[in-house]
Amino acid sequence: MKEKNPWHTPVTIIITVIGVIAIVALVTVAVLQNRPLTQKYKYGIVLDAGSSHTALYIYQWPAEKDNNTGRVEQTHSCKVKGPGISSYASEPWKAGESLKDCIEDAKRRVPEKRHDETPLYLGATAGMRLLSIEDSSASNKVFQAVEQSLQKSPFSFQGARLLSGQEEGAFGWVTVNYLDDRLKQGLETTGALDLGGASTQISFVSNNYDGSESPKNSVTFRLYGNDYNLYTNSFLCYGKDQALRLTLAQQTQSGPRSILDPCFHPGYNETVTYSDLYDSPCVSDRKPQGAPVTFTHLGQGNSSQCQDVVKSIFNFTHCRYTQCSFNGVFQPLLQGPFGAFSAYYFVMNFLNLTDTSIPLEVVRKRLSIYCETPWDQIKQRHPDVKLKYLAEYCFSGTYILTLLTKGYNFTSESYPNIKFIKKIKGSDAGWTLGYMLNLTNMIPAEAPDSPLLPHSGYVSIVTVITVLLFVLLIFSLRPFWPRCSKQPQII
Ligand SMILES: Nc1ccn([C@@H]2O[C@H](COP(=O)(O)OP(=O)(O)OP(=O)(O)O)[C@@H](O)[C@H]2O)c(=O)n1
Ligand SMILES: [Ca+2]
Repeated sequence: MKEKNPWHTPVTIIITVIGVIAIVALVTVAVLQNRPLTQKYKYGIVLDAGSSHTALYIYQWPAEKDNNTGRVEQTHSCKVKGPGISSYASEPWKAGESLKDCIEDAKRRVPEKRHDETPLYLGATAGMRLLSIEDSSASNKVFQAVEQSLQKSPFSFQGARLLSGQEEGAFGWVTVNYLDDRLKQGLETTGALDLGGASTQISFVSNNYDGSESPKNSVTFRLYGNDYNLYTNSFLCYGKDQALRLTLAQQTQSGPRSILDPCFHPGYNETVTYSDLYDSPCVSDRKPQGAPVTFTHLGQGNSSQCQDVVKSIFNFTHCRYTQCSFNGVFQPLLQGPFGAFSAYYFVMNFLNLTDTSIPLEVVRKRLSIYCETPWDQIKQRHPDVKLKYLAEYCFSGTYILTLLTKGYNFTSESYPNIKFIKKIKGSDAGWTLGYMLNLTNMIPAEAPDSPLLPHSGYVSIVTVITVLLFVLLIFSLRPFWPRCSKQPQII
């Protein structure tokens, strides 16, 4: 009798067909779900018009993911040549001109077919705040000039405006916590310390603070389903360039022909014009009467005297709240970790002092050794650093430590909670990203629906099912397994 072909067993055929279909389906789904990133991106551009300079940032995020879980990241930055836009008060058109190179750069960086749908924002901070106090018509003209220039770009220009100090502080905090993934997960947040040229911001969440004691320092957010009550304050004139003016004003009140400045290196010698020094609303009302045209700014390099002069620009005499930082400004108890960026980072990085596990006392000691180093030696050691920056690092380091400890009340114990940072996951720390996320509604108030399974869960389940099906298939082919048992021998 002809033996039946085991391949033709109906059960085997059905199982094999189902098995093959299932595997093909699974592979298709897996391939589709994990298809390579040929996805489209959207872009956003923010110009940070700071007091000392303007910078352009390009952000990008996956096109189908905006408005919820999409990761926005900085892909490029461009530093505008020349000073901040507020320096063009007497020739506003130059402020508009100055932005052109970075806009050209952005045109090359953002794919052409996305240009007209890419929002472009300009936010101005403390330099323009000071100019608007000093001469509001000049500040309007500067804004008009930059608007005219940006309207000519192919991007979707959304306007140029002055940020309030609260916005600047709050958006810096949003940036840091967004990039650290702290908002989506409802984790303890990181405070933000921003030191600019003309103003400085401190923003953090403090549990014992409900916002009622000083409403002007309170910003509330609902982000990804969590409520935040943020404390924030911006100190105009306490950015490091204006703080330097404050200390120089302090030392030139009697209109001297020369000063021996403890915050500058021994041997430093520069001529300063009184009218330049006092040309800022931060000090203009204190210009000494009958002073000569110039004074000689001599360095002395005396750290403890430098600390005293710097301390003298802070006012600790009055506080009508339960507690204050300085100048009568309310501040709740410091809480949690802090990220300190912009000039905090530039200065501490130059001084090799970004490591906050170095005890504060040791940091002070190293800074005083640096300050006491003669100017000639400093110049020799750093031939490629801009002289203006180089001359000021002793003052700036002393100012930063004084602001943090005397101003904000960080102690030897809480100092290690500060991290001096420039970038987080490739994006610069600063207010620009938070500003754009807010204006594009990219952080939802409520937590977005999460996928049924996390990616790892999905991959595990697909793998387990595939293995099971494979085993099933092998067993269904059992009739074809080679028989290993010995055939009974017929003698
Ligand atoms: N490598 C660098 C770059 C900048 N700076 C100094 O850092 C300060 C401020 O930098 P920044 O954060 O860019 O300030 P702005 O945004 O321009 O000012 P503001 O935020 O007050 O408007 C300036 O004194 C600038 O001279 C520095 O010391 N070293
Ligand atoms: Ca700034």
